[in-house]
Amino acid sequence: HSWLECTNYDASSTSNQEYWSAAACTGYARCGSYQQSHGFGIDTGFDYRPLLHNKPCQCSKDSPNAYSASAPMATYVPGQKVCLAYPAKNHVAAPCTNQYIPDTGVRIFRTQHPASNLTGDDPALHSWPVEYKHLNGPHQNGVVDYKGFQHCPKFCEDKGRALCSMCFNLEKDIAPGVYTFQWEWDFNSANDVYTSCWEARQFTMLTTHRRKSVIVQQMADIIQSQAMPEADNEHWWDARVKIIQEWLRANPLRIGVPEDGTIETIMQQISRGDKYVHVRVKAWNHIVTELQGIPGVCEKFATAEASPELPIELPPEKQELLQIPEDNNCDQSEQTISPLPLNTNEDPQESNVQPVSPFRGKLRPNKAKTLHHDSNPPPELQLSNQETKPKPISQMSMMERQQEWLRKKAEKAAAEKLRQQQEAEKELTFQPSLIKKQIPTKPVIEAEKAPSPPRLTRLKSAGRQRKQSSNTTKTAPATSKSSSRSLLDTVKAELAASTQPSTQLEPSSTPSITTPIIPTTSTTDPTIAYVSKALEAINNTAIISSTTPLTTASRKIGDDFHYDTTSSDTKGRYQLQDPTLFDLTSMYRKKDKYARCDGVALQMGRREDTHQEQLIAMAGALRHKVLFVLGGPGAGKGTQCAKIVAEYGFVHLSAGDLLRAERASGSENGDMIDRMIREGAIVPVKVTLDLLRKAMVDSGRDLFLIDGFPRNYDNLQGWNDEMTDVDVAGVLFYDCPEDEMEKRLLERGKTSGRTDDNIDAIRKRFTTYHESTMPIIEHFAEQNKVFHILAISTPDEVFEETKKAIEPIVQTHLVETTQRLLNAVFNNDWATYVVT
Ligand SMILES: Nc1ncnc2c1ncn2[C@@H]1O[C@H](COP(=O)(O)OP(=O)(O)O)[C@@H](O)[C@H]1O
Ligand SMILES: Nc1ccn([C@@H]2O[C@H](COP(=O)(O)OP(=O)(O)O)[C@@H](O)[C@H]2O)c(=O)n1
Repeated sequence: HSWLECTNYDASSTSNQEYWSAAACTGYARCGSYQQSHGFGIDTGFDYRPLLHNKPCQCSKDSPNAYSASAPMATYVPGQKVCLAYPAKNHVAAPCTNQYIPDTGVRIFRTQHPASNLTGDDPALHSWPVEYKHLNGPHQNGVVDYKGFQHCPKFCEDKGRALCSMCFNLEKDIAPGVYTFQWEWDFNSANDVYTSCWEARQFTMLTTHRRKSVIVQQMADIIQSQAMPEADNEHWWDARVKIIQEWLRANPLRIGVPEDGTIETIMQQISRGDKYVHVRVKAWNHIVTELQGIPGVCEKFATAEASPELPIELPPEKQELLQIPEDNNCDQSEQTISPLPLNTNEDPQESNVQPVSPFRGKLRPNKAKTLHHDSNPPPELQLSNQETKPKPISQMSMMERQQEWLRKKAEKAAAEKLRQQQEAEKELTFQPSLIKKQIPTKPVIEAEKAPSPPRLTRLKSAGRQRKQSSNTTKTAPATSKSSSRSLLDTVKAELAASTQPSTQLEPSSTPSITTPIIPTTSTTDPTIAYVSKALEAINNTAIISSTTPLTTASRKIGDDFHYDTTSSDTKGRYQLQDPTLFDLTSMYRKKDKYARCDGVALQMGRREDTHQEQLIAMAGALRHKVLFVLGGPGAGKGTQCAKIVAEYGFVHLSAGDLLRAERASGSENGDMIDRMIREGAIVPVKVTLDLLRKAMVDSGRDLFLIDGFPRNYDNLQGWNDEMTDVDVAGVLFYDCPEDEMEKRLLERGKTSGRTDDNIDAIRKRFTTYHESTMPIIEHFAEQNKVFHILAISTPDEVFEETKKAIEPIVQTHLVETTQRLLNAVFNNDWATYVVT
């Protein structure tokens, strides 16, 4: 009989509706892997009659075979038209059969709430709480109408394996999470039931900039709402949590939110409240305390225009719980808000606890102080309060509020530092026998006696030989620099040796040279001490927050080190020292033309050395790093990528360009690619990924912009399976309204010669974008990897925003590579080197 073969089928094109396309299927029924590997419509025993087995579904959701990489779980977007695909298995009334083929009806069900984990029983037959109406309309017995189950347009071409499909509309406000669905086909009668069950993960659409003002307003409202939940009303918690989650998703960069554990505390309190109903009021009070006073809650990230015409998207029964006060200006929150009254029958252990976060005074003692808003401040604060009489926040200007916020932040940082110091001291008291390790000095003598065994696994620059160290030692060094000079000579000697034929490079020849040297500032060797200090400074800056604004071109790292984006045409340079003091002069980002590698160069040498002699070594990134570039068609991805390449030197790989080139090359996939592009559909990942991988390898570089990929779940899955050796630094998401994109594409169509820049194909591409690409962006947003960039202003203005996202990535890359090179210097680990 029949079964669901696909639970998320792209039926937007006629060809996909008529013939099965594996590429159009991005979700499978439970335990569908075996069936999928045999092919659409092949009998493998996948049809299932629940009434014969007393179980609503053939396999359980916690079965190890429930989903696999080749037959993954579906992912839906709220409001999506979900299409299901199944084989006809001869059961269609048609001219090639007869009009009386039975079909009593199809029903589609789902569970009420998202599953907290994928275990447990399914609802019994006919007791599923939510039912959907499919869109095929009911089949009428005795009529050849291809309706209901029988929507199988090419049935007569292959009665057994012809493709049938049916769609239904998901609710627009379905909450995120994984739900279970059931497809029930009643064949001869209501007692002749076939079922297929499946799970689908439910994404929320990433909120666009227009919605942000709404979310901000909702946040302000719920923070200020003092409405007491009725004891039996379970919606008040869900409604609030939903808004907070939406707010977090809409602000993936956490703009305006301090990085002091605020988000972690909020998340902890949400899961606490989710778990224990009786502590919800208390958990809510903690959350409110965390949120109060964060400028981002109210204004920071909602720079977009207010859109009062948009409704607050809460059902009426939930809205009443939010009782918005008359004057709902969020900026007054610190003065006016009092948390919800506590329920006396709550968590008994906590009933007398003040409504501040449980982490206050423990993990983050500073925060309790800065956010304290009781009417009676603690005694130690009273005096200063009286003295300074701070202006209420509501009366402050924007600048003043910012300053106030910064002041509080600084206060918190100072308190945290103090706490850490105290903790460190405490640790020392408990470990009195801790002895500082004696650091060996650099094994110069050994190195000179026996040249290094350079394990040069990486590329050597072609056609270049370094001069022998004798060339570089001819000028007599000043006495005060002798040790650093020895180090330099050693390094140079080792590198010179490393360029000798490999027969001389027995790995066992000088094991002592690989002895790690632990960075320390206590050493007497000035170079080592210096590099150690550099490492320390760089270590302290290695994690550069993506939200850190880069307002100045030059950034200070520690006291002595600078990162300067403008100092050379290579874009980044660590000025490690005053070159008059040491031989080690600088490290900077460099493209090695011969080795075809991006990396960091270590410049070491006497000033009398030639530049080439000074350039001792270069380390490239160990792993490739990519930035995905996504957005609707015509959002300006290609335009921005060109600017990024010009400014920062990434390699730009456009999936669309690669596919078009492949089509033009006369490859065997050419026709298929052509069809997909005209239809605005997504080419199967294998084809695209092969092209991307080849282009990456051919480029020989390590920082990539991958434009227009991953565009659907199939793309993402393929990437995750195949490209485990590549790091994804983030996603640049260009967000542009559809009417603007349409206008741009029609304009581009006048000259682009593209077969898909016409109105029909553009509309199809929009559909694909909304249905298939947005969930991917949402997926990355949940991992906090999305840089949300509004793409409506001029290309140059959009680029200014782009820079803010790119600079920290470039900077981090530079820091990491520099760090690796410095570590390699300490450890004599030549394997990481590319000799220039
Ligand atoms: N910010 C912008 N404002 C106006 N037009 C733009 C902007 N960015 C790009 N364009 C134009 O819109 C069209 C589509 O841009 P393109 O970069 O090709 O988009 P995508 O790669 O996202 O499809 C091009 O003709 C481009 O010149
Ligand atoms: N990962 C990708 C990217 C593009 N494509 C195809 O290439 C077409 C053009 O993509 P593109 O990125 O060049 O153009 P825009 O639609 O972004 O303007 C898409 O509509 C798809 O048909 C694909 O199949 N898979």
